Amino acid sequence: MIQLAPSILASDFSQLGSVVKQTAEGHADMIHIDVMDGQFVPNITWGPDIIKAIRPFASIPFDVHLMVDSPERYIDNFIEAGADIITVHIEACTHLHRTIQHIKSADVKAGVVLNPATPVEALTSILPELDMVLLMSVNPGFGGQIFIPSTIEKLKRLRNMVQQLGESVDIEVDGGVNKNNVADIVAAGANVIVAGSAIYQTDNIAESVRTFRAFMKETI
Ligand SMILES: O=C(CO)[C@H](O)[C@H](O)COP(=O)(O)O
Repeated sequence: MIQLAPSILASDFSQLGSVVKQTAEGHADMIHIDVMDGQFVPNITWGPDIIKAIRPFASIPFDVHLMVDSPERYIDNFIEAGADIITVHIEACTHLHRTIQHIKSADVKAGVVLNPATPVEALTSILPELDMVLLMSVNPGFGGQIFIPSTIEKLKRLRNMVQQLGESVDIEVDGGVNKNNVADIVAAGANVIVAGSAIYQTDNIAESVRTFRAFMKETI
């Protein structure tokens, strides 16, 4: 089952509650929420208080991607805010295993994110602990960028590693995903698709989510 996780980074920030509600009405599988700290990435978005404020607008999972240095400092805050999945960057964590255990100990799904220049082989020791791996297909920090083609080879290698492991680990891709490349991304091994600009450049969010999901169903 391929899942769609619309990234509200591309939405109208003045209407976040309504954006989340409409995204769920379009039958998105989860909401992808990008947290940026202005340190790990050169941009700042929102923190746990905003996530807590928009949590009541939908019951589908909140997939919280922490683009934050030393994210272990804030794990409890994001759990308390209502995160269902928390992903942390391998490049931002000194004690990655401890951080993953911390997230899982609260019955929240845990994942690791890799920047485009980080090889999937860096996951070898931590992969059995994970619910999800997120491969960035753009350099993190901004929406609306172009998909980096070398992600396809990384996806194939990662799908192979997960198969060898024999465990169920979701493989999510984020950045520059649209109707032109989503079939290739899924064929290479992704089963959770993040899309921002391809979903939210519209007045009718629910319809846009439905259309993107239907497109994935027809073409994949
Ligand atoms: O994490 C991100 C950027 O750091 C965004 O989620 C990602 O870029 C999705 O936006 P778009 O589909 O517009 O590329």
